[in-house]
Amino acid sequence: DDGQNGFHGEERDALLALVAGFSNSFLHHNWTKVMCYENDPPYWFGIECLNGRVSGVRLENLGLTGEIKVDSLLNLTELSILSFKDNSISGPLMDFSNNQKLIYIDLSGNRFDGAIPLSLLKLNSLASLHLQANNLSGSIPSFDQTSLLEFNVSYNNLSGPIPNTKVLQSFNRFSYFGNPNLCGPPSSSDCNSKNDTSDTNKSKSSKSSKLLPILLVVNVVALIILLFLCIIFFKKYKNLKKRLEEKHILVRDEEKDEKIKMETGGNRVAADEVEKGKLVFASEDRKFELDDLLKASAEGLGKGNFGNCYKAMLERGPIVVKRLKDLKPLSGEEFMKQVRMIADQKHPNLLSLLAYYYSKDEKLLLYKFASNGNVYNRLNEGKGKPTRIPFRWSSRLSVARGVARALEYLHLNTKSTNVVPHGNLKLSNVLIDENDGVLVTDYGLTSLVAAPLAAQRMIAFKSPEYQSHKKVSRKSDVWSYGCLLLELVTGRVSADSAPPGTNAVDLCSWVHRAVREEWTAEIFDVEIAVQRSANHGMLKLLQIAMRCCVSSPENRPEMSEVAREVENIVVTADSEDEEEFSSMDRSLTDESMSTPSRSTTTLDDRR
Ligand SMILES: Nc1ncnc2c1ncn2[C@@H]1O[C@H](COP(=O)(O)OP(=O)(O)OP(=O)(O)O)[C@@H](O)[C@H]1O
Repeated sequence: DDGQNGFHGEERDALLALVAGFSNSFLHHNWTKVMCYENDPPYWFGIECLNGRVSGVRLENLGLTGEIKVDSLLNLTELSILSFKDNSISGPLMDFSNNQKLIYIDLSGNRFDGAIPLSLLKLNSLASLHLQANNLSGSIPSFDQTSLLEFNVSYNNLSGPIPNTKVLQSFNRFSYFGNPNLCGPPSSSDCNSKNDTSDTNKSKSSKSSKLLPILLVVNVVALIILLFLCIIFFKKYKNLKKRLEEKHILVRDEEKDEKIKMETGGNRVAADEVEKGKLVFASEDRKFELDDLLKASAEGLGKGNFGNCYKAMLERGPIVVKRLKDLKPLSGEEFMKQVRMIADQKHPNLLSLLAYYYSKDEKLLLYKFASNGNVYNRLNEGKGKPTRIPFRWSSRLSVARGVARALEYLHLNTKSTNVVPHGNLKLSNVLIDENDGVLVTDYGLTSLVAAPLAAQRMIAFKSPEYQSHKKVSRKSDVWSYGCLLLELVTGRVSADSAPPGTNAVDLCSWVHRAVREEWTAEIFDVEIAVQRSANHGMLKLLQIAMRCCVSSPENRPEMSEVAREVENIVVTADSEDEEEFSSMDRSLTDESMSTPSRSTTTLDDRR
């Protein structure tokens, strides 16, 4: 142990031996010098550190091939996180007997074979074990650690009965699925059935052949009685309706609709008002009237997927009007309810809805005008021109943080509803206000748009499950967030979100390839790559982005985990960088772009 040097030599040797087994030139070049030094951020890609010790190894989706020696983890005694998920690593699993602090293990999506090692049974802090989608064989050892909360061995070649321990029985059959020779509860296959299925089938079929004629007669009689009852009921109903209509007691459906009063978050709106149109303010504070809006001069901001956006010049200052199109056929009441849900989302990094308007022919959403434009333009406009003001690392990190906080909030806040939290995250939907605050907009609109149109147009960054099933969810938001981060760190435009005529790439595949094939120098946008002191942070953000962009949704992290990790990236500045800062960029520092009132928001109170 050479801990007095600020790092642990045996751990370093163990990691170098581990990486020697993989033919990955990116890691070979990146894993040089020291991996963890005291409490500095980790120097190596995929490594997490605590007090100069290695606490995590996360090498996911890097196309790693080769074997890992069984004894390779023995010296990593402080390891709490281990993930090699979604590579092509083969050979037996490792010996975990010295890794008593392991909490999280994910080796899924590889080609590991052989038995599940018994050393895993001794890990008393283990909370999560993912071994699915490998070639593991033999029986499942009797895991009985009460710490174990997640367990998945599906899609292997495991066999025999699932041990009857409290812990293993507490997981559902999906944890065991895809192992044809595994049997007993919670799997759906019965351990005895294989031997005597033919006998039972025989006796079953002879019994059922006797019962069949009786059942048939009972069914026919029941059907005749039901038919008879229907005819009587229909005749009586017709008579009753006739008599009520004569007395004008029954109101026609259309008339009934008009009489409905709409309840919208405490605002009662009469249907005739809907007919005329009604401006409803999201907060008590009524700032202008419909007439002011109609009189105001307006300038087009752009055509979006939900309709056109205008900047309307009111006396009190500009506001943005979004004219919604291609909506679902919602009644006034339903529209108000859905929009109310959007208006109720309040977070310092969300552009809040000022007001909304509904009439038969016109549906509008009104927002505050963000005077510093959107982040897509900030990142891409004027590139290579002398007038370009560099978009520095600290500003990009602030955008990453602001968006992560907003998404985390939306995900927590919509957990109990069917509302898709965002559904259309992209850099042009991230705005910068006059105080350089980062504001996410266009959230929650999936609930208003006609489903086929939403499916065709909405999603900016198309996740694999969206492409195959047109399904948006929290996990597709995480994917979109990953793509957004990749655009921020690479300065490249993703093909999914690129306006026509832009030079775009399939960014997720490009970055994975770049990491695999060692064009590291090319990954980061030159504008930030020159900020040497920030390179660790950039690497960290790249790594987070790549975890968000893994193809299977269940393997993507939750937004709260992502937000915490982005939050933990330290902003560093050396004097050289400082000299390069332009005055405008100085104003886009972390403090100003994130949430000035963090401590007052409910989200941050929870932290
Ligand atoms: N509140 C706002 N303040 C300033 N600019 C805005 C505001 N809302 C939208 N914009 C800008 O107006 C333009 C059009 O926005 P809109 O939301 O209609 O389309 P989009 O973001 O390109 O696409 P989508 O409909 O998929 O979100 C964009 O450049 C957007 O950044």
